[in-house]
Order: sequence, then C-alpha cells, then structure tokens
Amino acid sequence: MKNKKRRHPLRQSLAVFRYSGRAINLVWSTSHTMTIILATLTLVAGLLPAAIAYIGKLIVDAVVLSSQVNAPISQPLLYVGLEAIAVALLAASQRGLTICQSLLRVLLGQRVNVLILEKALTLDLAHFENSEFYDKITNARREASTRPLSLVNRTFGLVQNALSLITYGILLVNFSVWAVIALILAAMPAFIVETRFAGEAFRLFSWRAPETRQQHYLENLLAREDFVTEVKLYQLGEMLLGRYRNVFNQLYGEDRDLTVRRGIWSYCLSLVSTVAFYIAYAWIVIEAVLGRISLGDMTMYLTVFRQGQSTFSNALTSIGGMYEDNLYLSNLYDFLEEKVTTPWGNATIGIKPQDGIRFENVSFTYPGSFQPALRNISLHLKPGEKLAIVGENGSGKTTLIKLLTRLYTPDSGRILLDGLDLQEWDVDALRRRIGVIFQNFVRYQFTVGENIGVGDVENLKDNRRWQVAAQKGMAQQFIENLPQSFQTQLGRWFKGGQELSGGQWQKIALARAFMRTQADILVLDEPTSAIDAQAEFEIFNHFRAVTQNQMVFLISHRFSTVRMADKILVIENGEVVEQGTHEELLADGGHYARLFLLQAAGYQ
Ligand SMILES: Nc1ncnc2c1ncn2[C@@H]1O[C@H](COP(=O)(O)OP(=O)(O)OP(=O)(O)O)[C@@H](O)[C@H]1O
Repeated sequence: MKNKKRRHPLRQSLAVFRYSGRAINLVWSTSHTMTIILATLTLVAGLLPAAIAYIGKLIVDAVVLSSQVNAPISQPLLYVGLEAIAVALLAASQRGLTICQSLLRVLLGQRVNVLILEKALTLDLAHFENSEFYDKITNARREASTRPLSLVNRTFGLVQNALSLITYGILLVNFSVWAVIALILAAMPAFIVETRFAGEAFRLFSWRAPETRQQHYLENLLAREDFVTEVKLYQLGEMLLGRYRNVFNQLYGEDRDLTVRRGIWSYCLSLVSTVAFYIAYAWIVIEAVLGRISLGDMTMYLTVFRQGQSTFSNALTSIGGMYEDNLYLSNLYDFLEEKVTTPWGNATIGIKPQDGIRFENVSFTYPGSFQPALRNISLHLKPGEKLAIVGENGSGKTTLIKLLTRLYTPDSGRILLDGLDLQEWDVDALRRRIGVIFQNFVRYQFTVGENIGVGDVENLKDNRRWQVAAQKGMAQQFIENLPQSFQTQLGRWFKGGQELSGGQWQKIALARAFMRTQADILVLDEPTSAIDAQAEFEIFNHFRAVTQNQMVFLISHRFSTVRMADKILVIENGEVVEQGTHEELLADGGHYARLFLLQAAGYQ
C-alpha cells in the first residue's frame, strides 16, 4: 500500500504530459497557417541569437586585427552591418511571434469554448444537478480557453530556447565541455523546484473548485438584476459580501503561501546558477588575460554565457509552466471526455398509434437520493385526453413530467408512447411531439416574438405563428400594447429591454408551448399560477378547443383549473392515491374531495 502511494504521484506527473500533443493538435486544427508561421518564426528566433554572438566575436577580432596590422576598416564595418541585419531580423521574428500568438489566442479561446458548449449540449440533466460535475465544468471553462495556447507558446518557446542553447553549446564546447556541463547542472535544481510547485498549484486549484464556485455564486447574487430586489429588501448585502470576503481571504491565504514559498525557493536555487556563471566568467577572463583565447572569443563567450544562462532558466521555467498547463488541460479533457449515455432509440412512429401514453409501474429515485420520488405509478392517457395531476409540494408531480419528457429514465417500470417504450424512441422525434412549460421556464432576453418562437425553433421567426400561439396563450392583448409589439426586446440585459410582470411572462411561456403545433402532447406544470383569475378563466374556457387533438398533462394547485380535466391523478409521497374524474373523486370523498372543498370554502 505504501509503495503504491509512493509511485502514484510520479505516474500522475508523467501522465499529465500526454495532453501536450493534444494541445498542439488543437492549435493545428484551429489554424494550419498560423501554426506554420509560428513554427517558422520560432526557428528563426531560436537560431539568430547565437549567430549574433558569433558576429560579435568576428567584429572584435576584426577590430583587433585592423588596429594591429593596419588592415582595412571595411571588414569590421561589414560585420557591424551584418549584425545590424541579424538584430533587425530577430526583432522582426519576435514581433511576428507576438502577433501570431495574439491572433491564435482569440481563435483558440473561441474554439475551446465552442467545444465546451457543444459538449454541454450532449449532457444529461443529471450532470448539471451534480455538484462535482459542476466543478468540472467550472474548471474547464475558467482556465482552459487560455491554457492550450499557453501550452503551445511554451512548447514553441522551449524549442526556440533549445535551438539557441544547442547553438550556444556548439560555440562554447570549443572553450570547454566542462563549462557546458556546469551550466546545465547549475540550472537543474530550479527546474525540479519549478515542476514541484506547478503540481502543488494545480492541486490547490482542483481542490478549491467548490469555493471558487461559491464565490461566483455570491458575486451573482450581489450583482444580478434577478436577485437584487430580494437582496435589498431582506438587507442581505452585508452578509453576502462578508461571505464573499471570507471565501476570498481563505483562497488568498493559500495563494499567498504558495507564491511566497515558490518565490523564495526559486530565488535560492537561481543563486546556484549565478555562482556557476560567475566562476565561468572568471575562468574566461583568466584565459583571455593569459592570451589563450582572443579578445573576440572572450566577448563571444561572455555573451554566450550570459545569454545561455538566462535562456536555460527560461527553458526550465517553460517546462515548469508546461507541466502546469498540462495539468489544467487534463481538467478540460476530463470534462470533454465525460461519459454521456448515447440514446439508442431510433423509432419515429409507434406500433399502436392510437394508444397514447401509458405508465406501467414506474418508480424513480433521483441520483444521490435515498427516498424514491415516484413509486409504482401506472396510468393511461388516450390521444386527446386531458390529465390533471394534483398533490402536495414535493409529492412527485414534476418528477413524473421529467420522466415523461425523458429528462430522466425510470429505475423500474416502463413509459410507453403509442405502444413503444420511450427509450426506443428517437429523442428528437419524441421531443418534437411534446410542448412543455415548466414552473421555472426560461425568460429569454430576446424579443417577444422570439420568446414565443423558441417553442418551435424551425419556425423561430414566423410572425404569423407567433400571433396564433399568443392568442392561444392569452398573450396577444398585452403584447399589442408593448412599444414595438412582437419586436419588443424583453428583459433588462440589453439596450431598450422591457421587463414584464410575472403573469405576463407566464402568458408568453404558455404561448411558447402552443407554438409547437406539431406536438400532440402538451405538458403544463403550473402554467397559470401567476395569471389573474379573469385571464385564467378565459384560457381554460377555450382550452379544450385549442388543445382538441392534444393529450394534456396539467399540474396545478388550482382546482378550478383541475376540474376541467378528463382524468385527475392524486399523488402523495410519490404514489398514486386516487384516480378518476372530478365528479368521481368528489363522490369518493377522499383526499381530493377534502382539498377541493377546502379551496372552495376559501372563495366563499
Ligand atoms: N433534482 C432533484 N434531485 C434530487 N431530488 C429531487 C430533485 N428534484 C426533486 N427532488 C425531490 O423529489 C421529490 C419530488 O419532487 P417534485 O419536484 O417532483 O415535486 P412536486 O410534486 O412537483 O412539488 P411542487 O408542487 O412543489 O412543485 C421531492 O422530495 C424533492 O425533494
């Protein structure tokens, strides 16, 4: 066990390097041209410094020669010109690299974000309700759009440094192989420390994802318009800000410790290479004084030594950084490779088209929950029939709808549509048949028309359909009174946006469900809870006419609405306790009758 523990970190550190290749691939597939330019410029920028150092030696030697033997001055001047050209080229290649990197950063950021969002589209609802998974997506989104480029930059930077070092090495080997070895050894400790701290920084980053998420959440609570009213009226501001500060202080404390330790260690170890450098410096000076090397050689070696040392430590920092980028990238790929259950069904029509919907002994427990949310639910709804589901808060009504819409899969039992298990249906074909409004429907910051149009994305912009749907949802009248009617921008996020009342939003959501004219299953989860009594009365007065051919699943706490259904299902603690028509259930004098009379009494 002990052994296993000891091996584990090493294996882990090596494993993270596998992402380098993938990051480079990502950049390559983002832009071939840009990657090629980047590589070429890296090559040029890597080779030129040694060439410049060598030209420097030629200049000094030529100057010494000219002054001693009265040789023509044109030779050293020629070298000066050559060096000027080389320096100009180096500057050009470095500038080119910066331009390339800036452009790639934008392209790559977009590419990775699109990858993340595409992946998010394939995930199940359960993924989003799982906090660990949420950490993964937060981590992936927060850093990963900048990390692939950083990794590639560092890789290319490393190649550039390596090229410079090799060429410096070639120049320096003439002086002494030992000097080269000393240079390498002296910079080694810095590398080891760099990698160690990079690993630690990553672990810190992974561990504290929940805190970071909490901080983002608090930020949202404090700064988003949806929350501001309640935060102000309950005077939550100070308390929330206090929590925000606490999380920050805790994170900052960890950051500060790591940064300080990293800084101190790096400084101490860089002293080792500085000492090595100055010993070599002295050695070169002695050799020059003793006349064993020319003045030109001395100038070149000193340049090579000075630049070689900083290039080497740059290279090591790049490796340390690459290690860190790799670790961060492993997060991205963790997320992108998250397993999704690919739906296998492909049926687009049922085997008994007139059978409607059946629940057969359906039970379901939410992942991570101990109590079943639904137990042995059985029901049958024929085409065109309307079913109302009644029950206390938390009794399982919405869960039943989530199973029907295939957001979740039953643990046991079956749900059949037209005689076929929902699992056998092609998800798109199935969802095309369902129009739904959930309690927490989305208030899109789009125009009114688009807010309705999203109910049928193929006809998103169809003005005529908007009008029909709005009429069915009783939204027509207030929409016509808006400044730009269906073209009015909704919400406060964008310029000129108009905010609606809760009931008006609900009418929009209702219209959205009616937009789905192809759908023969309409699911309404408390569709009129915020709508005034008069409008509700009118909606349900023509409800039968507008949903004539549709099966309706209606969840409501208002019995005036519920009573219009053909069948009523009463659920308690996830189980069906009563089932029948309004009249039957009243006659039974059970739970439904009691609740109905209670509500009726309230209106008297
Ligand atoms: N995503 C979830 N994960 C775990 N448990 C959940 C989840 N959603 C609901 N539950 C639990 O399942 C049970 C049924 O919830 P459900 O939302 O179906 O109730 P409901 O009848 O629609 O209630 P309400 O009338 O308040 O809307 C509740 O005990 C609830 O705590």
